[in-house]
Amino acid sequence: MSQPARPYIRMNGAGNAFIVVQAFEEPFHPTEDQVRALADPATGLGGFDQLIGVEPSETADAFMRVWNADGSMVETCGNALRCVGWLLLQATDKEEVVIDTLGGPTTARRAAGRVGSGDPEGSTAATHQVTVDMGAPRLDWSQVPLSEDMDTRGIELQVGPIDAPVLHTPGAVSMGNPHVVFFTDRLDDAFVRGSGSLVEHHPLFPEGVNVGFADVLARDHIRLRVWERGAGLTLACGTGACAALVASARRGLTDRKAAVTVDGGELTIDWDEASGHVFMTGPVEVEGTGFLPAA
Ligand SMILES: N[C@@H](CCC[C@H](N)C(=O)O)C(=O)O
Repeated sequence: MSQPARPYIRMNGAGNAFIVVQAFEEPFHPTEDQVRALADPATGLGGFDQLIGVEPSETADAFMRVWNADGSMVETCGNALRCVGWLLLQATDKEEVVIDTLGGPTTARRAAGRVGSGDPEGSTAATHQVTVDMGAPRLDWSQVPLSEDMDTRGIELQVGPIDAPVLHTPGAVSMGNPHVVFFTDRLDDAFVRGSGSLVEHHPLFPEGVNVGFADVLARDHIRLRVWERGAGLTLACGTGACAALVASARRGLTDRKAAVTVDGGELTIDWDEASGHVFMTGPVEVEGTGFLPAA
């Protein structure tokens, strides 16, 4: 690796694991191979779902760059926006911070309440709640993007035998990054891993896709697992939770606000009628700090 060792913060958002690198003064541009090497638990970082660079921005408080564990640079990450939002809010006296991404600008603010105070012995981190305005979902097929014109409320895609598919007609949504959401009560590991990895690279999605498996438990409650593009099955996916709520509400399965239970916790997603924006509230944890291994 050509860059000198530099400090990082290890954080998670509802269990979605991040290494966050401050790049305000010193640029941070790891190659795909370098990101993959850092993501390997053998490097000592303990593995991560996404590597996050926090860069200066002329139009916002910061620009957040996102790499998946497979080295791909992608548009955005909902759970990381809460984490970076928390860091910026702590570092300033602002009530709200603007974070730009390749997927568009967002704003973050502290949410009421603090979940858990952390272990006084220091073995568990304190958890804070942050709300991010994720902007309006992009619902046209060309915005997801899909490779052909389809109604994104339910696209022509199925998994399994043609006359008895095990999954079919997912909703498609861009939250700055591409998502499909299948409605199903099959959420076991093998099923999610097997069908998620199959759909992630389907030719309908020229840029790949994050694959959600949503079990609608009530009009205000969704159980969700997400096979993330470039990262696999994670404990939480913030943009995936937003996409699941939007896809469910568009199908009339839920109201516009719901709790989304993910493996690592709970997110509240509110698709505001007046603004058309999606607001995501959920936990942020700072786990520790360290130095990236030197080249
Ligand atoms: N963990 C994320 C999404 C990260 C990027 C995603 N895997 C992609 O490739 O688009 C989240 O919390 O939104």
